[in-house]
Amino acid sequence: MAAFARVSGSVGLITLQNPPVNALSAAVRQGIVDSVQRALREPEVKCVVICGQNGIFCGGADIREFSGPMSGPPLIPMIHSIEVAAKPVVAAIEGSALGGGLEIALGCHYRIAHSKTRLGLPEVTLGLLPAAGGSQRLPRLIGVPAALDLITTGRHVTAAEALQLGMVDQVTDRNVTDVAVKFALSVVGKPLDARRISMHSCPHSPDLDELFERTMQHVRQRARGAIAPVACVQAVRAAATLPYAQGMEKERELMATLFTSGQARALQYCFFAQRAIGRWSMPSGARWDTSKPRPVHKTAVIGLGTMGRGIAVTLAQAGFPVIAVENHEKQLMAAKQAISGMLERGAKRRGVTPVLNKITYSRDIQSVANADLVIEAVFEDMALKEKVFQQLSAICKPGALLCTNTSGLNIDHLASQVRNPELVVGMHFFAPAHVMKLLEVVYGPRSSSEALATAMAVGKKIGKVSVAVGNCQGFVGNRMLEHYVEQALFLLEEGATPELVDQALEEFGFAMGVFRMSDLSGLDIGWRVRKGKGLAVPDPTTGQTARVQQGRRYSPVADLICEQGRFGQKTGQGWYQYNTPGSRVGKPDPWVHNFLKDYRARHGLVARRIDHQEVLERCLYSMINEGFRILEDGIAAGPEDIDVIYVFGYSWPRHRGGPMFYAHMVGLPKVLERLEHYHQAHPDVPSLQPCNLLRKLVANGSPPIQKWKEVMKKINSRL
Ligand SMILES: CCCCCCCCCCCCC/C=C/C(=O)SCCNC(=O)CCNC(=O)[C@H](O)C(C)(C)COP(=O)(O)OP(=O)(O)OC[C@H]1O[C@@H](n2cnc3c(N)ncnc32)[C@H](O)[C@@H]1OP(=O)(O)O
Repeated sequence: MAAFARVSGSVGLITLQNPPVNALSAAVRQGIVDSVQRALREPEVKCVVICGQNGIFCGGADIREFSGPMSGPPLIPMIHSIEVAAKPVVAAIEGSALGGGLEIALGCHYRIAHSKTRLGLPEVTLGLLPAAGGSQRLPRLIGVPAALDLITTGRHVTAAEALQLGMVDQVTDRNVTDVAVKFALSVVGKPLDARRISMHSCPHSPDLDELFERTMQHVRQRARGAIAPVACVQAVRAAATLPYAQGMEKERELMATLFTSGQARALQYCFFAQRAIGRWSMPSGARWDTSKPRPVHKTAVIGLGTMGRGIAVTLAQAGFPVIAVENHEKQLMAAKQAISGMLERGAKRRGVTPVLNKITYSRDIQSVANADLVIEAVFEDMALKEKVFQQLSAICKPGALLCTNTSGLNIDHLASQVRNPELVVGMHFFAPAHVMKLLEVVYGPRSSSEALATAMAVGKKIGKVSVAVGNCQGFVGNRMLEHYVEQALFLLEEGATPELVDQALEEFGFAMGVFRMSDLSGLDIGWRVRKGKGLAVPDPTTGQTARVQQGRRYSPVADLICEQGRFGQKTGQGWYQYNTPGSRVGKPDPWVHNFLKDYRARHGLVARRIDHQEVLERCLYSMINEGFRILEDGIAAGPEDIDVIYVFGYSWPRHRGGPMFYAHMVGLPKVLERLEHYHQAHPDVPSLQPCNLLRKLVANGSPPIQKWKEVMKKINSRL
C-alpha cells in the first residue's frame, strides 16, 4: 500500500507502507500508481515527495512475488510516469533504498538522503539485474565505471559515498521527509528536463571498450559460472552505447533470461534461507522465539593457536572484552603480537581505531573466573579438552556458558566433565575465524535452550551466520564433507587424476577443487583425524594400510601421500607441486601420476576413463545423501540449515543454492536413481546407498524443497 496526504499546503506526500521493509508488492505498486495520478491531477498539489514508513524508504521489489505469476502494475511504466511528471518529485530516502526502491528514487527528479541511509542495486546477488531502468539510469547519473562497480557487485553505499558519486543531491541528519518537503517547495516551477535522468547521455569515459573488456574478464573470473554479473555488464554497456529506449529493450531481454533461470531461484532461496536459520528449533520443541539468551558482558578464549587468535579478534571487534589465555609465556607473547597485528590491519581496512585494549592476556586459566562465556580453542585432543572443561567447571562463576570450538569431537562427552552440562555448547568457527562468516552452534542432548539462545545471540552480535545443529561426529559440515572427500579418493584409485577431479568441481563453481583445497589447508590435518579414528593404520602382517577398514572400502591414497612428507602448499608438495614451500600456485605433478599408477598396479586396479559427470555425481550425490541422513537424524532442522552451512563455510557456489537445493533442482528421482546405480557398482561403499528419507520423499512425489519439512513431519508421524 501507499498512503497519500497533502502536507505544507501544496506538497503531495506519498508514503510506502509495507512492513518490514516496504517491499514493492503488487499492492504497493498499485498504491504508488494511484497516488502519483492523484498528485498530478489535484491542482492544489504543486510538488510531490515520496518516502517510506517506519524509517526505511524501500527494500526493493517483493522477492517473494518472483516465484509466482506477477500481477499488479509493472514497475517500469510506474517509474516512467514519475519521471515525466510535470510537477517536481523528490525522494526522501532513509534506512535503505535498494533495488527497485533505488530505481524509484532514480525516477524522481531529486533525491535527499538521511546520513545513515544505505543505497544499492543488489539484484545481482539475487541472480537478476536492475531491470526497472536501474541499469540504464545509474550509469547516466554517476558514470559508467562507478555504475559498473555498484551493479556488478550489488554493493551498498553509504549516504556520504552516494553524495560523492552524485547519486543523491543532498544528505541530512535531520528528519529527511521534512527536509524533502521544504526542498520540494523550493523547486516548484523550475525546469525539470535536466532532472530526468533518462534524457541524459552517459558521461564520457575514456577507453570504454577496454573498461568493459577488463570488467567482463574480472566478473567472469569472480563469478565462477554465475550468469547475472555477466548480464549486468552487458546491460551497462547498452546504457553506454545505445539510446535510452534501446538500452531499456536490452535490459528487458537480459532480465527475461535471468528471471526464470535456476541460478535466480537458487540465489533467492539463499536469501530467505539465510534469514530462516535465525528461527531455530531444538528437538525438545524449544525455539528461538520462546528462549531467552543470558546476558554476556565478558568473554574468554582458552588456547591461542590459529583458531583461538581469530576468535579473540572477532569477539573484540564486536565490542566484547576478552580474556585470552595461553599457558606458555612464549606462545602467549607470540599470540599477543599476532592478535594485535590482526586488530590493527582490520581497523585500518575499516577506517576505525584498533580495539587492542579489549583483550587482556593471561597465562592463568583462573583469570576467566568472571567471564559470562568461555570459548575453549585448545588443540583438537579429547583428553586435553576434558581437562580444560574440568578446570573451567571448577573456576567459572555459576551460569557461565562453556563453549568448545571443536570441529567434531563429542559435545556431550565434554558436557559430562562439568557441573552444569546444560551450559555446554559447541561454537564451531571456520578458519580463519575472524574472516569466515559461518558458525555452527552445536547443542548436545543436555544443552539448555537458554545456552543455545545465548550462543546464537553472541554469534549474531559478532557478525557470524550462525546455524544451530545437533551433536554428532563432524556435526553437519564435516560429516557431509567426509563423503565428498572419500569419493574423490576412490576416483583416483579408479583412474582419475587430482586435476581432473578438481577441474570438474571448479567448473561446477567451487573456488577450489577438493585436492587443491586439501593442499591449501594441509594434508596432515586429515591424516591426524584418520589416525585418531583408527584408520590410516598399516596392517601388521602386510605393513600396508588395507583397502577395507572397519568393514567398508577405504582408500589409503591420502595417507600414503602424507607418509612421503607431502602435506600440501606448506611443504611445497601435496596433490600438486609448488615452486617453493608456501607458494600458492600448484602444477600437476608427474610424481603423483606415477605414484597413482604404481598404487593401482600394486592393488590390481585397472584405470578407466572417468568423466566430469561421474566426478560430480559421485562427490556431490554421496554428500547430499548424507545431508538427507542428517535431516533424518534431526541433526539439522531443515534443508536451509545445511545449505547455509555449505554456502558460508565450504564455498559451495551460492548460485547453486547449497547441496540440498541442488538436489531439488536436479530432481530427487534422478539423485536417487544415480545413487542406486553407483551403489550397485560399489556395494562396499555405504555412503552411496540411498538413505530412507530420500526414498520416502521420492515415494511422496518429490515435493519442492520448501515442503520437505512438512512431508518429513508427516512421514515421522506415520511411523
Ligand atoms: C518471463 C520473463 C519475464 C521477465 C520480466 C520480469 C519482470 C519483473 C521485473 C521486475 C524488475 C524488478 C527490478 C527490481 C528488483 C529488485 O528490487 S529485487 C530486490 C532487491 N532488494 C534487495 O535485495 C534487498 C533485500 N533486503 C535486504 O537487503 C534487507 O532485508 C534490508 C532491506 C537491508 C533490511 O535488513 P534487515 O533490517 O536486517 O532485515 P531482514 O531480516 O533482512 O529482512 C526483514 C524481513 O523482510 C524480508 N525482506 C527483506 N527484503 C525483502 C524484499 N525485497 N522482498 C521480500 N521480502 C523482503 C526478509 O526476508 C525478512 O523476512 P523473513 O525472511 O520472514 O525473516
